[in-house]
Amino acid sequence: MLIRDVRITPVAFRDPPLLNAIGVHEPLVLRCIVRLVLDDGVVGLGECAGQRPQLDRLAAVRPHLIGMSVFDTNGIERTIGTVLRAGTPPGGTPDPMGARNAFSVIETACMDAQGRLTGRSVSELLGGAVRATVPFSAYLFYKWAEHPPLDGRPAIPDEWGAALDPAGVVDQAKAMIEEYGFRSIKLKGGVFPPDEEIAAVRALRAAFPDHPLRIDPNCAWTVETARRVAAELDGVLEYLEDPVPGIAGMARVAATAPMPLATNMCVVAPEHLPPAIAQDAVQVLLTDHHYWGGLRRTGELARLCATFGIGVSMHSNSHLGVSLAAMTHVAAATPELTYACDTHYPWNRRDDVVRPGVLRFADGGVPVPEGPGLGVELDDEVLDRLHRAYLAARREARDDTGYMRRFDPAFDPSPARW
Ligand SMILES: O=C([O-])C(=O)C[C@H](O)[C@@H](O)C(=O)[O-]
Ligand SMILES: [Mg+2]
Repeated sequence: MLIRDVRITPVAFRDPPLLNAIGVHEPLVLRCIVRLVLDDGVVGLGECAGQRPQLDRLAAVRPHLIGMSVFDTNGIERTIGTVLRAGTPPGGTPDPMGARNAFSVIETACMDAQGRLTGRSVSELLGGAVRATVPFSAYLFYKWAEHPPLDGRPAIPDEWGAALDPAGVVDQAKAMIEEYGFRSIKLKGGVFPPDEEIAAVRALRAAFPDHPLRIDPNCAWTVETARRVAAELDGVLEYLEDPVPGIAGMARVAATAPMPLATNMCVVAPEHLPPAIAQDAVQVLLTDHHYWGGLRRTGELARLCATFGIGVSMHSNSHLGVSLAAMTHVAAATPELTYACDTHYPWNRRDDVVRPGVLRFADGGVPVPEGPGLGVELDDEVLDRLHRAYLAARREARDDTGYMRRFDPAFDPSPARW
């Protein structure tokens, strides 16, 4: 049960040109696969963002984890906190969120290893699954038909086609729902003027009368606009996600909005909870084990939310199957998580590092893998291919705005711009 090696493998995989409030997705997503190799040969898996700061944090903590027990996650959390605090440059501020990000992927890999050692699934280790299948939502994006030609590179088409108006959004929803069976729908907004996005939501409502709907403009609206959109979509939206920046702004919108407000932007750390609760700024919190400090902390967060009458949903970023498995286990073991979770998986499924067969969608949900551990195995050839793609890409960070400005130099990503 002792950690003999920590293998940190950054990867890059294909992504369509998905539009959002800050720009457009680049052709490759950066992620990182972590393998904890134990002294008896068992390997525990984790997945996290692949940006340079996270890779540096993992490289810094790596030697300190060797020899620790995968059952000592409290000790591992403390060690990671101490190492990263000690590495703060003179005059710099410690970064507790960075420490939570680093611990999260290591904790996931520890729990995968614990499960493999004990013959138990991760959801069992988290207290037991309260649902056999975890519902996910169709996560729709406005998108271009292809990545345009750039710097001598030809255009990069994808299977989904363009979605730039209400009809395109509805077609995308139909295709995704036909394939995956999703029973609720989220539209990534903040791309076009709000009235166009209201029209898209109304078109979705007409095409899918029974699917709960959400829109998430990632803070692109002013308080006045958000109040107007909320009033216009009364009775149409299940929740309205991050219409405006900041806890105080969200509280002003919540005061008049007829539907719950949700966030994965203004409450992303424990210290944001007291002011958000005091101001009744959010009624639904999107958890994310990748930055809330792991799987167990996500369960604790959900319980805390329930104490204050806050609903619980789940956020996602572009990801592969190791993260999908972890998201499914933690959602299955969190009774308070009653909304369909977000997932980007349909956009990135072609490059999964996980061997096919275990993770599958049925009626919009993912049946909880039986384990042991996360229940998924890596495809070493795909991992190697995606690692080589990472090395060839020579990129260190996600830059939706910079990429958009290659095509539209005047692009404005300012929050509250509508
Ligand atoms: O709910 C959200 O805010 C997200 O899913 C954040 C992501 O970065 C999303 O905006 C994206 O993939 O463009
Ligand atoms: Mg969001």
